[in-house]
Formats: sequence, structure tokens, C-alpha cells
Amino acid sequence: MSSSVLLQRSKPLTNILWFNRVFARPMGGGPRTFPGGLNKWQWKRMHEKKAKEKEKRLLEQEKQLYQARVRSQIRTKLFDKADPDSETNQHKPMSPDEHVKALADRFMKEGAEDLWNEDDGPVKSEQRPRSGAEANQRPRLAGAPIDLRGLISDKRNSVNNSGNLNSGSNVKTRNYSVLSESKFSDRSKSASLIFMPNLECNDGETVIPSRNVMDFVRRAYFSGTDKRNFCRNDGSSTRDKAGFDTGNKAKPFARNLGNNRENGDSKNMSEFMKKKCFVGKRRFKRNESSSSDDDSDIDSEDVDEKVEGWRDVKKMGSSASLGKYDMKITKRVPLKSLEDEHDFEEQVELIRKEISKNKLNGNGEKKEKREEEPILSQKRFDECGISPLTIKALTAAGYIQMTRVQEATLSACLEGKDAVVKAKTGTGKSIAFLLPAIEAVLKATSSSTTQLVPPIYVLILCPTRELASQIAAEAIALLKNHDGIGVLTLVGGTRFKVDQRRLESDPCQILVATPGRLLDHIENKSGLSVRLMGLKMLVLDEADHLLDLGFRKDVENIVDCLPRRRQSLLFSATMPKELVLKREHTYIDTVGLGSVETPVKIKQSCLVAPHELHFQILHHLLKEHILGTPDYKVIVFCSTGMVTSLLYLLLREMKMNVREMYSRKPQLYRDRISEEFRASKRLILVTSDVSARGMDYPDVTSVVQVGIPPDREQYIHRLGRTGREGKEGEGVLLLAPWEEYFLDDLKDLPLDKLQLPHLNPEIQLQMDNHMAKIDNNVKEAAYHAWLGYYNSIREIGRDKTTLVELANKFAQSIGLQRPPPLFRKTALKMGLKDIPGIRLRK
Ligand SMILES: Nc1ncnc2c1ncn2[C@@H]1O[C@H](COP(=O)(O)OP(=O)(O)OP(=O)(O)O)[C@@H](O)[C@H]1O
Repeated sequence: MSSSVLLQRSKPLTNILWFNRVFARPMGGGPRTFPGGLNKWQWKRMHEKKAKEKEKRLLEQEKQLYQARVRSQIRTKLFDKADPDSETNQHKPMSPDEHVKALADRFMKEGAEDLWNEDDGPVKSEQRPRSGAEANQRPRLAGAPIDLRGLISDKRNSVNNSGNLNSGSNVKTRNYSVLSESKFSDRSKSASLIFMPNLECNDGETVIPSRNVMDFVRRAYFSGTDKRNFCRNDGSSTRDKAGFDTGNKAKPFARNLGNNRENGDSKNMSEFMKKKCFVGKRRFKRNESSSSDDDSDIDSEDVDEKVEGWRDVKKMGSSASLGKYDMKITKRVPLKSLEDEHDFEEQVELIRKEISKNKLNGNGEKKEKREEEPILSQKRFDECGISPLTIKALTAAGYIQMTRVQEATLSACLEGKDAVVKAKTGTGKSIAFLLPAIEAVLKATSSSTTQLVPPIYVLILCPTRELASQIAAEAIALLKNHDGIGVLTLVGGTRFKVDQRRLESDPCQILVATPGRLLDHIENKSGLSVRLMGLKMLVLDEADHLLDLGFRKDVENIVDCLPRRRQSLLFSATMPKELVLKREHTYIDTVGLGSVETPVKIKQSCLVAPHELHFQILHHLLKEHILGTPDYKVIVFCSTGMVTSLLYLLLREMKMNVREMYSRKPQLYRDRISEEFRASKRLILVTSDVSARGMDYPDVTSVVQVGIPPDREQYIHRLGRTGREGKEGEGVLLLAPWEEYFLDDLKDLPLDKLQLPHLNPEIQLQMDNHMAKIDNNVKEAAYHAWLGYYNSIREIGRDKTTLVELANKFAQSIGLQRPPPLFRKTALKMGLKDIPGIRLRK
């Protein structure tokens, strides 16, 4: 299906020109007026001015607070010996504690959440419990949030070591711990943004939004109940006589304000301001740029929308964007409990590996059992309480019974729980999140009143454009009987303005997007941010990948702009340990402890041979497979796009029915090839990792991976393009002897070792001749890409001399007389400048 078809809504909304209606845009342009008789430009200038004033005001406030803090420190020194209790002292110095409270008064007020800084961190030193009497002596500051001391004092004791707070007789937290920044990977930090903690009644029914918990905790602290449990200490705390932290209590705030110059942190004031005004600036930036020619098509009504949106953001978005719940509170988990959690993770991992090993070491009975494991469950879709219209569409598509992952997840997802779901490749995860997504839209549309801006209720993020199109197509198919629910994709490689027009003309409720392009829209088109403020559900498909280095920042920035009260669902066939073992969400794993992570019906094997033979071995394997499988459909994964291109040309020269796909190809080409491969039989797709995850090409008979994959996870995802829906499949991994160490990472997977096949010297000759015909530019690009890829693999890249030797062998094997030169800058960046064998461009 072409992308233009995918962009259509499932059912057109007849006669709803919502954009025109909402913004009263007269057809064909012409003069427009705004409240107060202002014209477009006056209106815009007015709001720009307001934005500047607001920013100035905030800066002024921060400055005052900084000065107050300095004054307080000076006074503390001057009046060190004065009676601190003297009420008559007009110039009574502000103690650090009091100052913290003053800052708290400023920062913890409703609506001031966006002044928080993610640097607020965990309690790092041991905290001494404080008596209730002491706590009660603290006066509540005027204007501070409601005093919850009465509420919390009896319950404070139930704040246990793991950071769980039992706030009532039958209420418990599920957990709001997040792995601390220092100890755990950034990925877990990102994940903490995705979830928010839930309160759950013991009867398991009531789920109280975590916001309440955090407000509760936050206010309790600032009403002086138990500061030590929640306040950050930077590890260098000074203690007062009673043993309380004093010196550093203001640090989280002080740091926010950029006033801890002595720590060399002077630049953070501006950063803080930048960060905290991010949403607002983004909005107003567009106002500014809208006066340029480039953005001249921005409507004044749009500006109106933006201003409305800004208010919305203040109301909803600010709390969403700044880890009031996750980044701050979750970091305040005593490290001990985090360590325990970490130990537990390792134990689970060990057990899993052990059991897998046992199973592989001749436990035939279990092996057989595994092979029988069906992907379909006994439960039917019409038994699970979803809309009859969706069931009709499912039936029409031939889906009657649920798959196991669908059965396992649906009820939790329909209940609105946050969930992390791990299930093997090709087991129906897409429908597992699309069904609750559709239900969420139905629920939201039935309960919502007429909205000025049509909200997007579900946002599905995925790593590649093709995957986004595939998911959108599936959603459209499921929605075919629902009137007025639209699905839109936002992916890179298309024209930005075209996207904008589609967004304006299509009031979609489900948005499927790749992170980069979505962020572009959020940053450049305020209308989308406003529409996202009504979001009910966020889905991360291939979640582990989205939370990995390449995407993490973008995903974090997107999540910053989403409302906090939403459901988050994370799906993938591979999940990092740190996500799995966090208790703030439901974790559903249909793979099961001790089971292999790959589909059992895929016959996996590995062949180790010198690198320069790989292309010929591949040709041999393909020929053999084609002979034995008339309806063959093979995917060949290469390490990089440029190597993909070279191999494609070679196989084409060898008269094989082959197509190529990698990220640098134009999007239209990618779409066409993707559709062709989906529909075809007797075809080979040579591709980079752009096709590794999520792509559901039916009936792929074999997957060959040429060279070492980036990691174990990617091996699993690539392999999972075959053997889908419980079907048979086969996968071959082709490694060079120096890549063999990677098999260690796969030792719990059932890989057979293949012997080096007998290679026909005539074929080798033919291949050499065909290789000679290929343009040298392609080969040179392949060499550079090859070098870059292996240089980035830690185990190989650290021995630069060997790496260059191997790369030069590769250059020779693809018919390059001499290794192509590198730019000096590139060689320097790669740490290869002075390595023998590297040639530099003159
Ligand atoms: N209940 C069902 N009955 C029959 N087929 C189903 C059912 N649910 C999903 N499928 C089919 O199973 C195939 C695999 O589904 P899907 O692409 O969602 O897998 P996945 O688990 O997301 O895989 P990956 O991990 O590779 O992304 C699809 O062709 C889909 O149409």
C-alpha cells in the first residue's frame, strides 16, 4: 500500500473542515481580524511581547532568589552567634533550611513545576529519621501548598526502604523507583519518563494516578514533615547538630537557579532558563519565524491556536514535561533498594541463561514441548470486551482467535495500566497494542465535549518509516467500520509542508510517527503540540530500540511535551533488564523465563569463514535455498547501507532476482520496494538494518546475516523476519573467524554450526568478473562504510592495526587495487590517522 493511501483516514469525515471552522479561516485568504480589532501582525507582536516579558519576569525572579540566598549566607556568617530564636531580630538570618522552604514556596506552587530541573537527584547519603514532634514544629509558609502533615505523619512510617509509600490502610504504591542516574543506564532514565507511578488499592481495582502520590509526597516534604526522605543531598552534605542535612538542602533549587558558582556550574542559569522555557520558547519561536517569507502561510488563526495552546501547556504540559514525578521523586529511592533490584536483575539473567542451557543440552522432552508451543491462544476476540465494530474488522481480516501475547496483554491494557510487553517476533504485538489504542480513542471521543482543537488521543512511535506505514495500515484496517477515527503517519523523507497540510486537513485521532519527524513538527508547528495535549495513550513499538542511544534524546523531548496523565505501553521482542525489572508498570513476558527468545520453528545456523569468501558463500547458500524452496523469499542483512548496495549490484550481475533497501534510498523508492517485497514471492531483498525490526513481510523463507550484527538484540530482530506467526523459517549467520566471539552472546540460542561448503572456482571467477564491472565509487563507499562499522564495534575497533589490515583485505576482495584514502579529519575522528595501511587524502 502506498504511503498516500496510508495517510487516508479509515473513514473520511464528511464535511468537517475542522481547521477552517475552529480557526474561522475565510476561504481564499484575505484580511482577518482578531479580538480587540487587531490585525494579524499586531496580534503576533502582542504575543511575542508577552513572551519576552514572561521570560524577563522569570529571570528577574531567579535573580532575586539568588541574591536572597547570597544574603542569607552572609547573614548566617555575620549572625552566627546571635540567638536564632529571637523573634525580635528584624534581620534574622535565613537559615539554609528556611531558604529551602522559601525556594520551595516559589518552586513547589501549583503551576511552577516547569521550573524544576532534572538534575534534582537521589538521596545519596544516609538519612536519619526525624521525629514527628520535630516535624510538627515547622511552621507552614504562607502561600505554601496545603499542609498535609496531619495526613502524612501517621503514615510516614510506612515509607519503606524501597521508596514505597503506604499512604493509607488499603493503598499501596506499585513503585515509583527509577534506577538512579549514577548507577543505571540512560535508557532506564528515558524509560522513567515514559511511565508514571500508579497507586493501586490492595483490592487491585482502584488505580489512583501517580500525580496524587507525588503531590502528596512533595507537599508533605515541604510542609516540613519528613524532609530527609525526599530531599537531595549531593553527597557532600553538612549536618546540623541534630544530624539533619543543612548545607546542601537548597542544592537542587540552587542548582536550578544557577547560583552554585562555587561548583563551577555557572552556565546553568541560562541552560535552566532555556530548558524550562523550552515549550514556551518553542511556541513563540514560531511566532517570530512566522513573519519570515518561509512561514508566510501560517495563519493568524493558527497563532490564536498557539496562544490557546500555550495556556494549555501551562496547565497540562508543564507537569508532563518535567519529571516532577519520575525524574525527581523516582531518583529519591534509597540506593540500597536499587542495588537489591540490580542484584535481582543479574540473578534472573543468570537463571534464564542456565535454564536455556539445560534445555539446549539434550533435554529432548522440553525441546519437543517448545516446538509444540502455539502462538494462538484459545481465547477469541469476541470474548474480550472490545468494540463489535473492531471485531467485525478482525473477522474480515481472518483474525478470530487471539495470539498469546494479545490475550496476555489486552485486559491490562484495557484497564489503563502502563505496561512493558516482551513477546517473540511475529507473534502479533502490533494488534496487541492497536486494539487498546482503538478502545482508548473510542472512550475518549465518547466522553469528550466539543473541543476547539481536535486532540490526538493515541501516539505510536516506532523507529523506521516503513514500520510506521505498516502499523498505520494495520490500524486503518482495524478501523474500517468505525466512522470518524483517523490515522495519520508522520515520517521523515516526505515534504514537511505536505505533512503540515495533512495535519491541518485531517483531524486524526491516532498518530503513527518516527521520533525525528514528530519532533520537527512539535518544534515547528505549535498546532500539533496542542493537539497532543489531549493524548491518552503513548505506545513505543520496538521500545528498547527507541530508548537506545540513537533515539533516546528525541523520544525524551517528545515525552516532555505529552500530558502526564496518559497510559504508556512499551512493546518489543527484546527488553533491557532495567526496563523489565522496574515495578512501576505491569511487565508481561510471553517469552517466559528460561525459554529461548527466538521462535522455535526457525532453524538457526552459523557459518564461520574468511571474510573475503562471504559473497561467494552467500551466493552458494542462496542458490541452494532457491533449489529447495520454489517459493523462496529471502532477506539478506548487511552491516551497512553501502555494503548493501555493493552486494545488491553483485547479485544482480549474477542474475539473481534481487532488490535493495537502505536508509539513503529515496523514500518513494523505499516504499515501492517494501510493497513489492511484501507482495512477491521468489525475490531476495538485500538490506541494511532499516528492515531489521518490526517489518512483517509475509512468508519470508530465509534470513541471511552477512557479518556480525550490532548486538544480540539486532540478531534476534533480523532473524525474526522469518518464521512469523508460528511458521517455519531458517536463518544463517555468516561470520569471519575474528567475529566468532559474537557467538558467545548467542550461546543460549539453538544455532547449529555449518561446515564450509564446497565452492565452485568457476563461480568465483564469474563473481570476480562481475565485481570488476561495478563502479569503483560504490566499492570505495563500501570500504569506508565497512571500516566505519567495524571501527564502531568495541571488540574489533580497539585493535586498530588489525582492523585496518582486515579492512584492506576486504578492499582487495571487492576488487580495489589499493585501499581508498580517507579524509584526514575522518581518519582522525576514527582514531586511524597514524595506523599503517591507512591512506589519507591529499
Ligand atoms: N490473532 C491473530 N491471528 C492470526 N494472525 C495474527 C493475529 N494477530 C496478528 N497476526 C498476524 O501475525 C503477523 C505478525 O504480527 P506483528 O507484525 O504484529 O508481529 P510482532 O510481534 O509485532 O513482530 P515483531 O517483533 O517482528 O515486530 C502479522 O501478519 C499479523 O497480521
